[in-house]
Amino acid sequence: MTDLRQQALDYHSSPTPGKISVQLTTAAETSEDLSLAYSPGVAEPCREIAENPDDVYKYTAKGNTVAVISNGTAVLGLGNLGPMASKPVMEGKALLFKRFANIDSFDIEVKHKTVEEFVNTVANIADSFGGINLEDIKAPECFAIEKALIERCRIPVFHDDQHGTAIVTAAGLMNALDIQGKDINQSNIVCLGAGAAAIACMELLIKCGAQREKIYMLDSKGIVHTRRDDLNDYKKLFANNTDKRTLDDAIKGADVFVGVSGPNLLKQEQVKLMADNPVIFACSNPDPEIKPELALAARDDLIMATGRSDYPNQVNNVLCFPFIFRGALDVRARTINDEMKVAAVHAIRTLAKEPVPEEVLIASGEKELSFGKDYIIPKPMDSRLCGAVAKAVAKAAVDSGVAALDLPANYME
Ligand SMILES: NC(=O)C1=CN([C@@H]2O[C@H](COP(=O)(O)OP(=O)(O)OC[C@H]3O[C@@H](n4cnc5c(N)ncnc54)[C@H](OP(=O)(O)O)[C@@H]3O)[C@@H](O)[C@H]2O)C=CC1
Ligand SMILES: CC(=O)C(=O)O
Ligand SMILES: [Mg+2]
Repeated sequence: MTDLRQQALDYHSSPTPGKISVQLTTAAETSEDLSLAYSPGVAEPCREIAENPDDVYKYTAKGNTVAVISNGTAVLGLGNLGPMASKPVMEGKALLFKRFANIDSFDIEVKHKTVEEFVNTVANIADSFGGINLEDIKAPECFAIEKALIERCRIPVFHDDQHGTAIVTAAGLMNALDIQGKDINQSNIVCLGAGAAAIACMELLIKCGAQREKIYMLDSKGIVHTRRDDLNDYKKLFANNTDKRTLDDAIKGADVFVGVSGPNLLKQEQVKLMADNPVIFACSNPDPEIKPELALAARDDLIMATGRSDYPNQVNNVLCFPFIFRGALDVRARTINDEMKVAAVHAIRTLAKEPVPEEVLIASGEKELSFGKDYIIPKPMDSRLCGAVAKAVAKAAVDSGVAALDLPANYME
């Protein structure tokens, strides 16, 4: 553990502080270059864009740039660490955008007092970018923030912790339930956490066939039920008319546990109470709701996933956000709608059933990977993800009428 801590600190501090930098895409060596890049030449694209605003996509980097924006109120599962302490995560998201989908990003950490102040700050700079990826903003403010920004911005605004997480969770869970021989619409689902990720995950699972009344959601005070008078409007949608009050009550006979709450909250004794052949997604980062070695020691008929890269079955929004934005940017979608999200779910889950290329085995340090209990979802390093997910998303955007451009030729094959 100490080793990982020091390695991680060294990784972030050298060879230069941080994980990203800006690179030039054009020549800037000679006076002639500078007279094109800057004064006087730069005036020409300025005039064109003033005349025809859409030309900003032709003459600037806007169309391939996403802003990763946070206020640091729910940094992974570490809590409200504030904007500056969220910066390594936001630079990390920028790294992932570039590495996996060749999208340039700027991370922006916003200090604010009110939701309105945050929304105004982001809305006022939004036109500089092709899309906005909101990150690590706690519930319930995240819901109002995303809604207001979607209304005010002409580019896709996507709260990754809600929808990226939900898409990957749905893809992984449907595959896991298939392997366990269970049907999502008959499954009893326990969701530990009732925040950004939890609400969005459960809403998308319902769109994929789960039954709302078979979902038991818990927050820090226990089961979300109809007799509580402290629920916000988002939790109320999951309030069960039940006498169950605790995780112990809910977990008995459950087919699925989805943890999007905090570290070490699920005990081995509780794992033992689940139905035969259960599925546990302990997605809290960096420390899951239960360590895989503890859950698997409690019983051997389960499928286990975490949000981490160092265990099998990484259920993490990295499998979604680079690719959903790739698809959205490539057809200049004005929003990311449900059709695009569902298309991403199916593209991700389908890829897990394909043979795994050698390069992915090498990058994962595995000898063999094939669809099954320890491989329910593709690895982030699988370069086929970009093509498969972005294409499905772009096609869904075009088909659902939110794209300004036709499907690019390379998506037609
Ligand atoms: N693997 C992945 O891809 C992702 C994982 N996550 C993880 O999900 C977690 C939540 O993130 P997010 O939804 O953005 O954060 P939010 O702050 O929006 O939500 C946190 C939720 O966890 C609940 N919670 C906290 N402590 C407990 C507890 N002891 N028992 C039950 N519930 C508890 C809170 O309850 P209350 O409402 O009462 O405050 C709240 O509902 C984090 O650990 C994060 O790392 C998030 C996104 C992606
Ligand atoms: C993965 C991620 O976005 C989170 O844990 O917040
Ligand atoms: Mg996050």
